[in-house]
This record gives sequence, C-alpha cells and structure tokens, in this order.
Amino acid sequence: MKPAKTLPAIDLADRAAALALTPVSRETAARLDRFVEMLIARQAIMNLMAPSTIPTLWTRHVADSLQLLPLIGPEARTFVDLGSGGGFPGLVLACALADREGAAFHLVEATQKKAAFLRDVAADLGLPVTVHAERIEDFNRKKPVVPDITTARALAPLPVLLGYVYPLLTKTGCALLAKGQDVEAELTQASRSWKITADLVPSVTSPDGRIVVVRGLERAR
Ligand SMILES: C[S@@+](CC[C@H](N)C(=O)[O-])C[C@H]1O[C@@H](n2cnc3c(N)ncnc32)[C@H](O)[C@@H]1O
Repeated sequence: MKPAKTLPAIDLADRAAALALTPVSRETAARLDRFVEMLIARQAIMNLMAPSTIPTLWTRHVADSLQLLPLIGPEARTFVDLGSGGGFPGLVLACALADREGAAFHLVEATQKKAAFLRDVAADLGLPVTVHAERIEDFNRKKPVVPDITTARALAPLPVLLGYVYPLLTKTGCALLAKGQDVEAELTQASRSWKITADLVPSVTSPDGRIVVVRGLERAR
C-alpha cells in the first residue's frame, strides 16, 4: 500500500480570517471544522483540492463558498450544486443552512470517489444532502428537482456553464456562479449564444473575482 502523504498544517489565523470575512453561527463553525478535518484526511489519499491551497483553505475555499450566503433569500429551500468536487460551495452551504426547515441540497459530481467523499461528510454531519454521482448532462436530462438556487464554482467557462444552468433555471430561481478575472470576456462570449439577465457581485475573497447572479436566460436567436 502507498504511504499516506504528509499534508501541510491548517493555519489557524487563516481560519479566523475566513470567519471574520463571513461570520457564521457556532454550530455552523463546528460543522465546518469537521468538514475541513475530513477533507484534510481524505486529501492524504486523493486529490480533492490543489495541494498548494491547503494551508489557506479556509480563506481560499470555505470563505469563498460562504460569501454566497447573503445572496440566498430566506425562502430558498432547494439547492443544486454542479461539479461539487470536494464540496465547494455545496457542502459549505449545506453546513451553513442545515437548520433551515425543508432545506435540501443536491450535489452533482461525476467523479465517483469525490461523490463518495461528499456522501461520507453528509452522513457524518447529518446534512440534508443528496449526492448525484453522475454527469450534469445526465442529471439535467432527468431533472429530478427544481432548484431555487443553482451554484457552481471552478466548473467551466460561462458559455458552457450557462448551458448546464439553463434547464434548472425558473422564473423565481437564480444561479450563483463564482468566476475569476476572465468574467467580462466570458460574458461577452456567452452573450453571442445567450440573452442573459444577470448582476455581477464583487467577490469578498479575491480582488478579481465576481459572483455572476443569473436571474434570466434565453437562447439568442
Ligand atoms: C475544478 S473542480 C471544482 C470543484 C469545486 N466546485 C470547487 O470549487 O473546488 C470541477 C469538478 O467538477 C466535476 N465535473 C466537471 N465536469 C462535470 C460534469 N459534466 N458533470 C459532473 N461533474 C463534472 C469534476 O469531476 C470536478 O470535481
């Protein structure tokens, strides 16, 4: 058997910085601590995030996911996270909104080992999470739920991403898409195929980052 890798330690100052950026309840912080503990343990045997980001994973990944919370209305109950990977932002949001009555999170992740990890965390923490271990294209064909909120982070360029989001968007729902510095160029390219109604919200964790809040989407003629 291959020996487990030695991983860099979590920086407690980074955790404090993340929770200062995006304050959460004590219960949520405890759930996030356990999620991070499981993430680090599993990272020793599989790649759930870029190894260079581990020491700052609280600001880099957890806070980056938590910053979506203020964009989620109090009535939202059904969530779909596309390409969840190690659980960003889907599992983080599930940790934060676990106590919301009727909340249901659907995480779509094609890589079976990552999906197994997401299931393990959800079971350990008793989160209202269903993991769909399949491709987004197959999930969308079946469309087992109608989400109030669809999320995606680091998944695909906007022209592709909007194709994933389109079948899930309703008149009252929206999509929260975390994007980096290329967002303007991606929007220009996407607008050739899509009529997009969206707001751009600056990221609190990255100076070049934006959250694209998509409220309406039609295919351009
Ligand atoms: C770069 S990772 C990002 C993971 C996570 N959202 C994050 O921000 O850390 C993209 C993830 O999406 C998954 N993925 C990519 N294309 C997919 C598809 N068509 N259907 C389902 N999962 C997909 C990959 O397996 C991978 O775990």
